[in-house]
Amino acid sequence: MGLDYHSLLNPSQAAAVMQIDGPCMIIAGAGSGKTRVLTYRIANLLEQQVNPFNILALTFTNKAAKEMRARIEKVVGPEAKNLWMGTFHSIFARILRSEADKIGYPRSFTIYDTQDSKTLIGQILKELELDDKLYKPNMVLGRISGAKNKLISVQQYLNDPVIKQDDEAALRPKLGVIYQQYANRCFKAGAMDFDDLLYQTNVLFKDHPDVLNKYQHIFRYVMVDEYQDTNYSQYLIARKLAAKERNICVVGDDAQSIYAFRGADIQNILNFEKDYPELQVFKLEQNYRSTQTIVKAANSVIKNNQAQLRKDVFSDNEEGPLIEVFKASSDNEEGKLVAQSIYEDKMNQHLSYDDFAILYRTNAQSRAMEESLRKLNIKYKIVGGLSFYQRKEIKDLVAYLRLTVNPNDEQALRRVINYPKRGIGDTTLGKLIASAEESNHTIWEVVSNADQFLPTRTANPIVDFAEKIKAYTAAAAKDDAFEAAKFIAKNSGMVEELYADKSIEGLSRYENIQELLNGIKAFVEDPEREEKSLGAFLQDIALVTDSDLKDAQAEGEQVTMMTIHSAKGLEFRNVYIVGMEENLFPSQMMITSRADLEEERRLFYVAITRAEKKLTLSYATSRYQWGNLRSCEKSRFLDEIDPKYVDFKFSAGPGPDRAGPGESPFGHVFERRSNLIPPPPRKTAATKYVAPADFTPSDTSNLQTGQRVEHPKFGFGKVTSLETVQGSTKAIIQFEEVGEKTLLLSFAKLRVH
Ligand SMILES: Nc1ncnc2c1ncn2[C@@H]1O[C@H](COP(=O)(O)OP(=O)(O)OP(=O)(O)O)[C@@H](O)[C@H]1O
Ligand SMILES: [Mg+2]
Repeated sequence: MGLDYHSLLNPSQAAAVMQIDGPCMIIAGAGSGKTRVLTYRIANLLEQQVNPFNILALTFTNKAAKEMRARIEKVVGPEAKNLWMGTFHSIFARILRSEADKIGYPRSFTIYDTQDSKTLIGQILKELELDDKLYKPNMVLGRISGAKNKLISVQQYLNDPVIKQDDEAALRPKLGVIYQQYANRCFKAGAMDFDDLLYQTNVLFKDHPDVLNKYQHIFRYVMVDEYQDTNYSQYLIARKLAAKERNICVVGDDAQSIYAFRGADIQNILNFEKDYPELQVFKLEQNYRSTQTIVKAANSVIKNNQAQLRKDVFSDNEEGPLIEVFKASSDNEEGKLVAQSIYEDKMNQHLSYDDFAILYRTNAQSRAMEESLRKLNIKYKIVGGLSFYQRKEIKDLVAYLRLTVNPNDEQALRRVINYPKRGIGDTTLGKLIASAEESNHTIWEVVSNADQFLPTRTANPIVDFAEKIKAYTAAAAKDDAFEAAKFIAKNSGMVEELYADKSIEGLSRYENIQELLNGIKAFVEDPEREEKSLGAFLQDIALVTDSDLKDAQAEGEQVTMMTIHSAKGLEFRNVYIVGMEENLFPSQMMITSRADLEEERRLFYVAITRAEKKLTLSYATSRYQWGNLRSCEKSRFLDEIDPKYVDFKFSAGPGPDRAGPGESPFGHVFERRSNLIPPPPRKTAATKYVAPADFTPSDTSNLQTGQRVEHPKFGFGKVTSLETVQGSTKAIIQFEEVGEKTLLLSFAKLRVH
């Protein structure tokens, strides 16, 4: 029994692991083994006969806790099951369950999710007759959450002159009253929201010293990973628990603090030093994760921040390849470049798709990436989020589009008949469904004739809804998919509804809608598409949605995609950071103050330092916005990387880089595709296909799957499937040079061989 820690750890790491009693802090750079030290530290405590029930380890995500537990289990065996290990929220929810009665809650208290909280705030606004445009539920919730995370009680909130002044200046003097009502209502309902899990734990420990005392004895050893991202409420909990035994060890990296916008407070690192004068500090300077190039590049970026604790990070690993930068002419081309690069690296270097991650700043960016990966049949998973077409707002808008094309689509109708809210309640909907069944009509037939059998007041909103859908159907008949969808998104009220929500999640939903329209625009502009109607678009994505589901269930290797925020603490062999453009990364909202810009730069530092062997950055010189093509400037962050470590060979080189003049709205940029596209993956011929001068199409009415065909543009290929929908036949053809294409036979000029 006994691990040889000195062979597994460097001397500073080993020292931090062997230190058992007293407070300790490790603030060190990315990849220097902080999480590894925590893991072995716990293993060592267990080997020293510390009871696992006496060890509390707090991680940033549940997944991180699971991984850490699994590693410890490998070393010490099933004992590891008894460790207290998890996020602050999960651990203290568990403790509150057994102590709830002391603070007046039932043990079976409910945990309200954000949606529950927003609904409750909406009700309170109604009762107080307050305008929900001024007091937007998300904003109100953000304010209440901010107060709770600073441990400001309702009474303090109501009595604090500074808060009062702030709220009055913001023309929202009733925020305090709403907070009061909200807290009362939650309490009466026996419910806690997410912030309560921490807030009420603090209340419990403050008002019940005996309870605090009990947990101080249970948690003889307290450890916190990602300490830089704790908020005040979490900081206090950790401090109180450790107050007696003073065995607390925190690890983190100030350069990776990326949750200030959620109340994380870097001050907690500085406070820690004050709280424990006897503190032992360990320095870790060697990065074990990444190549020298990656580590040096990351250092050159973060040094642009003024606010940082000084630390040196170096790597003894191989120097590794330079960081590549892809310049693409559009976001779709960016997706294509990334997907092809992944495909080639996997093939040439015999890697697994598990070795690759694509990181982006905003969720909406996943669409172009997902599409490109799918085209090359590359499986992927989205961590911490849903695949684009599974997101609620996308499903909502798609339901409108489906209803436009087919008003009898019952699922779509149910989904949006009262979204955005238009006063058609569940009872009314129930009646509609019942009468449709009785009279043997479709729900749509009943809906569009609602005035004939419902009282006017109930019928009116339903009739209005039916009129809207009819107008959409008319618009879709005369316009292309993009124009129709844009009209529907606006006219349905969805865009406005989402725009009104200024929370981070609200913004992300709004961006997703915009991105769906961008996708439809690209569909309409695609020269290879013959059919531009809304129906054709829906058919296209119906397949996507289906294959998404299959992907989600697929076992086996997958490329990981996620936002940079979700990537904290993780590592991947090859990493792609996409969308390196001004206003995207750094985000438009984060460039007005130095503090915000520095947080954004820390985010870039986190992203770079996820890569072990190879890092690739990419940007597009144009991107659609609401279907208009906008030129984009490359991110200032690209120029902050020491050029020694960057290979700009694919791009125009450092310096501002605008798309050329005359390239305004709608598509022209596609003509200036850069020649970056790496050679196509399934190439059999060494030279590119050129159609022979005597090319003549064949009659394809008897085309069979498996047949070899030739296309004047795509070259040779094999028919893999044929499908006839509404009289027109679609062929899926696997071309040797350009991969899979779906063609309508009535338009495609094919020569059958
Ligand atoms: N002494 C060591 N010997 C071998 N590998 C090591 C050593 N120290 C760390 N590593 C490895 O280096 C990688 C980075 O370690 P770890 O994830 O613990 O770093 P970290 O400081 O927590 O990084 P981050 O700041 O990104 O959370 C891991 O794969 C880890 O196993
Ligand atoms: Mg870590």
